[in-house]
Amino acid sequence: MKLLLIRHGQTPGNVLGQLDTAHPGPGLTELGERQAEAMARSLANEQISALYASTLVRTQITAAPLSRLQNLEIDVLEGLHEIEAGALEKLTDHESHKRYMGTVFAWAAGDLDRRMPAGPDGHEFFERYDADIARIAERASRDGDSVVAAVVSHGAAIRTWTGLRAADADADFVARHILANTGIVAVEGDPDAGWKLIHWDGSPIGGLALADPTAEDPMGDAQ
Ligand SMILES: O=C(O)[C@H](O)COP(=O)(O)O
Repeated sequence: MKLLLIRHGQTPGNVLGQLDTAHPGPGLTELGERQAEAMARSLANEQISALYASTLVRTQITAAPLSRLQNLEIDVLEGLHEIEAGALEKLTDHESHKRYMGTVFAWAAGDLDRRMPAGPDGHEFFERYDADIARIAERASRDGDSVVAAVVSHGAAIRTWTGLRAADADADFVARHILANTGIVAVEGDPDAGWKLIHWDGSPIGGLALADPTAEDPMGDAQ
């Protein structure tokens, strides 16, 4: 199967560069709404059979235009939400960004014992994210090998999961590759055979007119 891991559209927190991971979280900015519409139009030629979002509302709002265009229900899964920032929540300074990204990229390198300050360790993150990816793959397997599922999730979660789980991507690769709002990472495979990275489009899908170079968003930074 093919998994399209899509980062949600821009939020007010992304503009400010906040580590913003709590529930229910903010909605989208006006640019974020346009990014979501453009994402749906850009995927018009993909035969998507299932659409998933996280429990944070920004992913559900981002998925809405694609849901309308391809007549797909949005299935909200518990484990797809952003990696909790713990004591770094809502902080915007460079040191806090570095601590957050340093922790999640250590997980992508396999150091799952590292803990976010007053937050989860890598085992906890991978347990919940893997469980939902397995659920998505299980449902897809009933529909055949060529199934495409779209998953609207989050910058750190997508980069970290891909860095550890996809062949052809590692911690160094995901640290060097940005994932802007509505950037897409495509992987192919299944939980048993493993996942292969087939495409990394770190810019907003639908064109650079939908990028915001002035936003402080840490996901727009390579390490
Ligand atoms: O790292 C971040 O930018 C915040 O934690 C939130 O990530 P998100 O905007 O992809 O949800």
